[in-house]
Amino acid sequence: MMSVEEALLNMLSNITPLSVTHVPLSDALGLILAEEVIARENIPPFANSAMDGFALRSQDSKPQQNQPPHLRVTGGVAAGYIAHHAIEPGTAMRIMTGAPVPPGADTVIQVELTRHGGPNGDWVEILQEVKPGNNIRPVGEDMRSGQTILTTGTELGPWEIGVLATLGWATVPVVRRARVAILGTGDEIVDIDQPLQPGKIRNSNSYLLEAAVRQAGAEAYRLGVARDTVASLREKFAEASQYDLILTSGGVSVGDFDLVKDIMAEQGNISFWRINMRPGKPVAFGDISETPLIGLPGNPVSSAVTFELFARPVIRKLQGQHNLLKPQIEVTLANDIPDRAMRRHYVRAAVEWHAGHFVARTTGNQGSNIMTSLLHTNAFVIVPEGGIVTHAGDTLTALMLDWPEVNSWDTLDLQQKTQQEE
Ligand SMILES: Nc1nc2c(c(=O)[nH]1)N[C@H]1C(S)=C(S)[C@@H](COP(=O)(O)OP(=O)(O)OC[C@H]3O[C@@H](n4cnc5c(N)ncnc54)[C@H](O)[C@@H]3O)O[C@H]1N2
Ligand code: MOO
Repeated sequence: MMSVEEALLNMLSNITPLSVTHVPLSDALGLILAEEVIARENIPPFANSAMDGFALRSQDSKPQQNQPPHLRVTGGVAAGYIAHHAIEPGTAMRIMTGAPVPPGADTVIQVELTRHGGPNGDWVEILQEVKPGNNIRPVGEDMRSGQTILTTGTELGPWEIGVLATLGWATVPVVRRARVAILGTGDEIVDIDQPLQPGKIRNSNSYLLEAAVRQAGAEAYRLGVARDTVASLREKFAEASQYDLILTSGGVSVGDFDLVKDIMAEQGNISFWRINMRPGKPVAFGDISETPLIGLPGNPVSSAVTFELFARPVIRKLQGQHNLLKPQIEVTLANDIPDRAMRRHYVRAAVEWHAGHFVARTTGNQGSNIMTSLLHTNAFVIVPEGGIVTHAGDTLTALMLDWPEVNSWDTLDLQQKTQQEE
């Protein structure tokens, strides 16, 4: 059976990023920039005031015979407007934060450092000498025309989107969002708003996977449930092959009605089947008419866990991401893990920082049908292969599900090298 790393490497090496498209800036969150962003103008485009105060000539702020200079105020300039006239010697203008500095002025003094008055606010006393450039944000201080601001491959988060908006990029070139088909399988599955007849269960997997796909930044399409017949699976698979990725759940084990692999073999290819892990052993990977398909197991926890380990990085690679894998950290176990697994065990746990350590408390019964073992989970504690029993106080590795992905290809690359050398 394949190791988790071999399986991941096999999947990822079969995935190529999707095509480039232009999307409105407000739809670009989480996508990968497909071109360099070069500033086409200076930001700020004009010298402007950093404070509410008075614009003046710095030499007019020097005290005269120990008296604060008394200047005539010739008007005001608000943000969004430009001054009608220039600052002459011995004069000042009121200026608001963000307003363009009037010609002739080389400095701004904040209002708190002045005394001002007159029937129409027509005089100001400058209580502190100010240097040239004081409180002035020069042209191009932030970005200069021609400067490279964002490089190809950057993930667009709220801050990058803010920078692009500043530069007036109303649409952005990005690797397009993946369209992911989600297919349930099995005669026992009914939709969540249907009454439960004897022997039937609700289709929880499709809804869980839909949410997980969206959380991974892709578009999710639930295509319903294929019945346990070749005809039904053929029909659903043909529909699903129109998408960028197919996720099925169920029908990949060795039961009489586990037909997913048969249809994969008939309409495409099986790259591998079964991974040395628990939960989630029967994962199948391949393609249908060249659309990659990950056959997740039917057991709800198995499908949730294998989504995190395999489908999430695959979606990220499709969308041009470089950081594909969740970080792994050392944790101290808060409780024993009594069950002995020969396969590598991904144990659901809540990890918290406590008294200088990351402490992992597992979430109860770890059966692959126990949905509630997913609640409060923010990490998988990894119990290595070989039937190891672990105890409270032991140090183990945990995969942090609620931390951002990192570029942790190192271990996978090593595997690739050994495979090539063999
Ligand atoms: N003889 C063997 N039997 C099984 C083996 C094995 O190695 N030998 N492996 C077990 C393991 S491990 C797993 S995991 C499951 C996976 O089986 P399938 O992927 O074929 O899934 P199904 O048999 O279709 O269903 C399993 C289980 O999950 C429920 N299910 C299925 N779809 C949904 C859904 N959309 N929403 C909620 N629950 C779903 C289904 O009713 C079953 O209870 O096989 C073991 N068997
Ligand atoms: O691997 Mo199965 O996913 O143990 O239940």
